[in-house]
Amino acid sequence: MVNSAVRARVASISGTSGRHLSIHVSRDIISVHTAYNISQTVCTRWGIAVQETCKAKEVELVSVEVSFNSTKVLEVNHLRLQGPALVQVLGPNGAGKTTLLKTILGLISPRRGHVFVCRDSTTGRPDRAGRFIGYVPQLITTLNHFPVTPWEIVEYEIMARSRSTPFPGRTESIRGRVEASLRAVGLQPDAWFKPLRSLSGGQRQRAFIARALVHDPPILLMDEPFSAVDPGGRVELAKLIASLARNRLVIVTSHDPMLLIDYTDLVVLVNRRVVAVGEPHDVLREDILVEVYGAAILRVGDHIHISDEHRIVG
Ligand SMILES: Nc1ncnc2c1ncn2[C@@H]1O[C@H](COP(=O)(O)OP(=O)(O)OP(=O)(O)O)[C@@H](O)[C@H]1O
Repeated sequence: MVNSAVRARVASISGTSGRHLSIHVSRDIISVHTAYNISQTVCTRWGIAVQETCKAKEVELVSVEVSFNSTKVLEVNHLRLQGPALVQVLGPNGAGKTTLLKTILGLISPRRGHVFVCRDSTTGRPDRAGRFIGYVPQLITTLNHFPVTPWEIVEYEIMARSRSTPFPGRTESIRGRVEASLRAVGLQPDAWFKPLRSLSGGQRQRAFIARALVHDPPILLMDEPFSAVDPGGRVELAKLIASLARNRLVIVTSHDPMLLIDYTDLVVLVNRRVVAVGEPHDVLREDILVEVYGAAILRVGDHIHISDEHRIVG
């Protein structure tokens, strides 16, 4: 049922009667479907979050070049990633994997080129890209000792994203969404109210995945999700990531492609540029890996070792 206070506000914005508008309140997000011209700007000014439609679960980079202090760190001629799919971005240290994700997020403005998310132009615009993307940063870059709990991380994200003014039932609505988000990523209730520093890497990672999913984004970017997770927790985390990719475009950077190999649709190999894109068995070949990893490649029988990493070929 539409909250009357909200409805009155919308009516006053549009200059028409609220009952002519088709509005529904869904999980604290107010969708306004109307023939009347209530612009995004007006809705934002009045604190009404409008659900926007992703035209296609897709990310596209065209003629992109990223430089730091005039040093080129990443070049992408053309890359289009379409979901639902699980995409692994692989490459050695400093190859530009995180840079690629941040460029997609709009957090980094490329020196030249264009980025499209869900077919919208989002180059250098985190506000536009963030409507459709959930982002899970590397755990190593998060403030694990900051005194905050998984519950609070998710709750703050919901409140920041909804930007709606208080209305009756909102607190219960937020509480329900926090709980649903934490349950959806398999975080057990006994971890919900503990400070991050007392949790395992796997539990912390799940908290940040829950945060990234609060607006049910069609696209999810994860930067080295296994890096701070103990071996025992990695298999379960891989299953969770695979399940999230069933109806989303999930892009994961990794140093260990084997954990997700059975679920991976596409591999993107980068080393300051996109070296290869394709299905795992087409891309994880010795000749291509040598081009990317150079002397770090060592073949032993049917196995290829990359630095301290290890994968099977053939
Ligand atoms: N803000 C920045 N200012 C200057 N140089 C940067 C910045 N961010 C990244 N770089 C440089 O860009 C290059 C690519 O870095 P990036 O973090 O994208 O690599 P990566 O493939 O994610 O590496 P890793 O696997 O070690 O995390 C590196 O040489 C890095 O030093």
